[in-house]
Amino acid sequence: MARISPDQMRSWLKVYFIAGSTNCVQDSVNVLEEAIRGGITIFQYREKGSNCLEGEEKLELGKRLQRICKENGMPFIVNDDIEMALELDADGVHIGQEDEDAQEVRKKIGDKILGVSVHNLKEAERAKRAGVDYFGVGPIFPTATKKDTRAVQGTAMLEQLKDFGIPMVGIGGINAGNAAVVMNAGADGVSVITAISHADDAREAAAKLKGKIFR
Ligand SMILES: Cc1ncsc1CCOP(=O)(O)O
Ligand SMILES: C=C1C=NC(C(F)(F)F)=NC1=N
Repeated sequence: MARISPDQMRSWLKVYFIAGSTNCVQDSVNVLEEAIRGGITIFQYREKGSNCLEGEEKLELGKRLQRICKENGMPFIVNDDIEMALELDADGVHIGQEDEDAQEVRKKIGDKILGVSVHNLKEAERAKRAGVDYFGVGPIFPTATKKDTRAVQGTAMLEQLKDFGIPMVGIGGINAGNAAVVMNAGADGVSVITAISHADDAREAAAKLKGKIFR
């Protein structure tokens, strides 16, 4: 398997749903199924926060969510947990700046998709040298989902990175009402947790977001 092309990565990044058991009011498996019907293009399993699953339970939920992605031809990305990503043979991983160094992770995962959270040009340069497939840029807007985010940065970082030539997705407080702002700043897509996972109708929420993505 070769590395994913930037164009293929950009098309996957359009509507990037991220969730774990702690983000979903209903069962995360059902939420994912509905979100896929609504038109998300890629999914990240992010099992974090207080009372998140661990060990076997975390792995089992990962397997269930991965199966749904596989059935729908959708990339399944694992957040942070490289070992679990390899055990599941996930399509890729997403790491933050506090996680293992991107260079090391690239060695471990081979040609799988590697996403890195970047907050400034220095982090972006470093990630680019490590062979990253996409940047996660944010938090664009205030968010209650992740307690320890860096400062809310608006679209400034997206504007600075749009000429980097690396596919990138905005994240943080994004919804159908502000997704166009993120796209206009140069993002290849939007990444959301709450906008879909807390929606009464996840399918409709995903569809509304999809309608705002014009690339
Ligand atoms: C994981 C993460 N990283 C930066 S903001 C954020 C949380 C995004 O969640 P929401 O879409 O609910 O604002
Ligand atoms: C902290 C994160 C920042 N960005 C992303 C993504 F949207 F995938 F790029 N995922 C994360 N878990």
